[in-house]
Amino acid sequence: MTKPMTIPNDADFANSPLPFSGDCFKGQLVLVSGGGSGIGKATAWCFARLGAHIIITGRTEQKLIDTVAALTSAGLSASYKIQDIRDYDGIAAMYADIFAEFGRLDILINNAGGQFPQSAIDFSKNGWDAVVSNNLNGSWYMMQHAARQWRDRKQQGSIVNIVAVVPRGMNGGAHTCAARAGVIHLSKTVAVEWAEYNIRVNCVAPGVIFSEGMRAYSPEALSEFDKSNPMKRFGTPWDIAQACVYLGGPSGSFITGEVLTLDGGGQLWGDLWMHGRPDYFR
Ligand SMILES: CCC/C=C/C(=O)SCCNC(=O)CCNC(=O)[C@H](O)C(C)(C)COP(=O)([O-])OP(=O)([O-])OC[C@H]1O[C@@H](n2cnc3c(N)ncnc32)[C@H](O)[C@@H]1OP(=O)([O-])[O-]
Ligand SMILES: NC(=O)C1=CN([C@@H]2O[C@H](COP(=O)(O)OP(=O)(O)OC[C@H]3O[C@@H](n4cnc5c(N)ncnc54)[C@H](OP(=O)(O)O)[C@@H]3O)[C@@H](O)[C@H]2O)C=CC1
Repeated sequence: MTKPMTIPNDADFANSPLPFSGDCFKGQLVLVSGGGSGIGKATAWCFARLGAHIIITGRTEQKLIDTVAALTSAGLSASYKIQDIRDYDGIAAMYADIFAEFGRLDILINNAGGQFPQSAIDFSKNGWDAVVSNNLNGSWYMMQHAARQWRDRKQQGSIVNIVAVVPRGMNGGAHTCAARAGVIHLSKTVAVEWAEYNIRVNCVAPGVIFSEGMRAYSPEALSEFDKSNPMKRFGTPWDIAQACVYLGGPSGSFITGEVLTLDGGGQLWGDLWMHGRPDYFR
């Protein structure tokens, strides 16, 4: 029998192999939105273990407190801010506070987001608006306010937007597909517009990653997720964290406007139904 998947925790991220060695991000400040769980938490651990100070953000304070406590007990440097990515003015104030306190921000990992699985024909207006607002508007507010700080201070910056694998659509996730496709093309556009400010903008597109986020899916849908790519398995939050470090940091210094897909080949073979496979497609 196959071993059931478990959601990795702080202890796992404290011990996962690092993509680089030493304190290569020492003195740098990295903001990870949605850093209190899943991919964001793994990314915070990865950058922190490489020497960066991490600021994690999200809406639920307890998750942020627990993650910061785990990081600092491991001797790493981290703090948090409660921030909803849909709050345009709140985000501007958050960046003003960060620059007042630290005088810099080196990398933004724009990871917060999410959706609910549903057949598109049944979306309510509010449901559509909530998902588009969270993933497209929220990502944009976080990007634009960071970029304004960098431009005004003549500091370089790097943004990694966590999106999704959208080239063949996302069955049961048309709202998030539309929003993520928007973020990808927004990123390609500002990668050019913001090159003159030394701001790089890239995207990481995760396939099925076994994280706390999987709790949003039904057992029927989940039972097929690990068969939706030719590797026939889930990826891990750590896979995505390492990609964020590679693209966001100096190793990605000549990369901008790119989308790095980590999906076990799922964009080439297999299909994913976020709300469960309809009988028609069996
Ligand atoms: C599979 C691999 C690919 C991707 C994986 C991942 O991303 S893993 C990561 C996964 N992690 C996450 O996704 C975590 C983050 N996700 C979230 O925070 C939420 O999913 C959210 C952003 C949509 C809710 O935003 P919010 O606080 O603004 O929500 P709200 O409560 O105010 O409702 C607004 C409207 O939405 C409607 N509605 C809501 N749920 C459902 C539902 N299940 N069904 C139907 N509709 C639903 C609700 O009824 C209302 O419309 P109404 O009734 O007034 O017409
Ligand atoms: N796991 C997967 O297979 C895939 C994930 N993704 C995307 O990767 C990102 C991370 O997902 P994952 O770690 O798996 O799942 P999680 O649900 O664990 O992570 C989402 C995080 O975003 C935060 N968040 C959500 N909405 C907001 C908001 N409006 N303002 C501030 N914070 C918010 C949540 O914290 P809180 O609720 O406390 O605010 C949470 O910590 C998400 O954008 C997700 O959609 C994309 C493709 C596949």
